Amino acid sequence: MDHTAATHAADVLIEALPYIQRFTGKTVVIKYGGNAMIDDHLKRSFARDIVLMKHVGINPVVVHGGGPQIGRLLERLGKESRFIGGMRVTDNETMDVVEMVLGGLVNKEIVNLINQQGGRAVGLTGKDGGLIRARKLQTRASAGEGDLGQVGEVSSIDPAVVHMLDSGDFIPVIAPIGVGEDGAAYNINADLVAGKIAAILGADKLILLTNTRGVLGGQGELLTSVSAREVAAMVADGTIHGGMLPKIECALDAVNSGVKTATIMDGRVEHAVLMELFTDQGVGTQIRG
Ligand SMILES: Nc1ncnc2c1ncn2[C@@H]1O[C@H](COP(=O)(O)OP(=O)(O)O)[C@@H](O)[C@H]1O
Ligand SMILES: CC(=O)N[C@@H](CCC(=O)OP(=O)(O)O)C(=O)O
Repeated sequence: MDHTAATHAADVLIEALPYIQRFTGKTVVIKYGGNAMIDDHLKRSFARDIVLMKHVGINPVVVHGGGPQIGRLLERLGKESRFIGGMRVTDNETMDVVEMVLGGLVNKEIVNLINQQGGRAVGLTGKDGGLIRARKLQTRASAGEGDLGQVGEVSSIDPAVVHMLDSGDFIPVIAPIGVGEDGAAYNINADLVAGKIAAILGADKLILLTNTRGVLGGQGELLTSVSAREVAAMVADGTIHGGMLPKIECALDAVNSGVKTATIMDGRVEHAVLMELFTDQGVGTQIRG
């Protein structure tokens, strides 16, 4: 490194100092969307960012999705994916695939990536330690919505296992599978799980990584900040639709439940999480309650 580059590196570290001081000891929940898991380079870089956070004293908790990965396996098995309001219609056979892909492939890939970068990650589904209790998500038949099958919503979270991992300096990596009273598995949208986990942990930040720059307005422009009222209008006129619906709903829920900030941002950009945490440049869309 020449002298100028070294000075620049030092400046970057100094710029990060107040942020590191602010976030040390705090919990940050990062939702890692399936659409942000694009290539090996980006995945490794995400894992490194998580390890760095842990090393500067933040407690990162990763909640991941894997919608596209589920879709690809279903396609290979000759099953079509169908969504209602951003939720996958989940029959029993689909539920098995969801559990295999999320709890198996995707969860262990992220755990492994973090561990390869020097972190100590432990993978969980909502079944482990009774972490996520779920009940069937009811659709609105009156609005012409069909039955979603084994899709669940969170009925309660028992964070004991997450606290135990944090206290041992492990990084929890959570797949959004819930368990019903009868022991049945439920497929829960990962955004909703991330929001509830952030709320119960009293997280400082909820970061939702996806495949858009943030929430886009009617002209395709990036909105740097949106309020609950603006969101309601954009949902009503269709500007916010599909997969953005559960995302924005969970972000609003989280800030209304005491999470200080919720940000929807582009996980396809390298080091998006670090830029959000440690620099003066805000990225993505901040959700205000
Ligand atoms: N107003 C909006 N701004 C940005 N994205 C939107 C908006 N409305 C709908 N979307 C859609 O939401 C998608 C993100 O949700 P989703 O596909 O479920 O991502 P993830 O897998 O990261 O959870 C975007 O790719 C986009 O197609
Ligand atoms: C009910 C429901 O839709 N569950 C999602 C769970 C995975 C997920 O949320 O993945 P992303 O975050 O990558 O979209 C699904 O089956 O696709």
